[in-house]
Amino acid sequence: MTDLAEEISFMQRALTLSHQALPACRPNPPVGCVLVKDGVIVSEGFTQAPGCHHAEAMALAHYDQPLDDVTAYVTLEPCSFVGRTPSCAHTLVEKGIKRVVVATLDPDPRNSGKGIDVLRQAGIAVTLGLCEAEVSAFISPYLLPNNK
Ligand SMILES: Nc1c(N[C@@H]2O[C@H](COP(=O)(O)O)[C@@H](O)[C@H]2O)[nH]c(=O)[nH]c1=O
Repeated sequence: MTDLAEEISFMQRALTLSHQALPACRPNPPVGCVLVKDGVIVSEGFTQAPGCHHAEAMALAHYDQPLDDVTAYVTLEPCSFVGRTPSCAHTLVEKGIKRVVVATLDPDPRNSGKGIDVLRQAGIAVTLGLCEAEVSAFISPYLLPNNK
């Protein structure tokens, strides 16, 4: 079992990665993601330019092993909808991720809790709110309705 200090360090790495998304990701919010297996980060991603990989998709693209023992730490709720890119929540389900840890919800009305629902309804363990204050302080200006 991963202890809390380790979990926080993984989310903080995802937050650090999310800084690299700017400015190319705009107007999308800057998101970071790490994949962890057996207590070790095995892949990383951050939001690319609009129409290109979201953070989760980038991390998944760089890891071609089974995901049944992998936890994803992602700074923003995975998207439940198909926009300019496929749905990250559905992709995580299809690829068989074991667990997803999310820092903060996505207020985009197309998402707004639906990404969490997609994961939970598929039987995936979801932890919501890890490092929420720290992540929100960075990402909030880029989320709807603050995102101009
Ligand atoms: N950047 C980002 C997300 N951003 C969400 O996706 C929306 C844009 O979707 P799209 O048009 O497909 O690029 C954006 O308004 C926000 O709700 N979601 C994620 O799972 N991961 C990411 O890295």
